[in-house]
Amino acid sequence: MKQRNIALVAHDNKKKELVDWAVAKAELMAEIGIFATGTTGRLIEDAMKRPVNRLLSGPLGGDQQIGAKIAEGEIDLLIFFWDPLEPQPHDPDIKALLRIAALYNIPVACNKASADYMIHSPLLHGDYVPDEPDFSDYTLRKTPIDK
Ligand SMILES: O=C(CO)COP(=O)(O)O
Repeated sequence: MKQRNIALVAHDNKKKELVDWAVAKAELMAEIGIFATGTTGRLIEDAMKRPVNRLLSGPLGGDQQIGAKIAEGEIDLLIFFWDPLEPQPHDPDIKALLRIAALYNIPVACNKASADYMIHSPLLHGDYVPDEPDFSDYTLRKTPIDK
């Protein structure tokens, strides 16, 4: 079975909630690779005592790196505890990450309840593979330069 990977990301006011959640669900994630933005990843690694693929910090491009991994087919689930009460300097990157997850048909959990549903899902632990989106209309579309 293909290696499953999840991405864990949290804004500062949500980091404790995500770290506590990840520790509580450690067993369910034992066989699953973890990617994370820089600061979230450091906290998760320390708390879970397991390796995490740490990318750049969110405001420095980490959200975009996670988005790129989604586009490359490396991420099966995005758990992103974004802060609904505080604007972020990199709001456009956050919107871009959520957009790319929607585009590539990746499940996204934005809070503990949805993360609980998804981490317990037999879809994540079995050999279910979601449909890959079909972009052929886009790659083959006619542009004004075509005759
Ligand atoms: O800002 C983030 C997500 O938008 C998270 O970045 P850090 O994990 O580096 O704090």
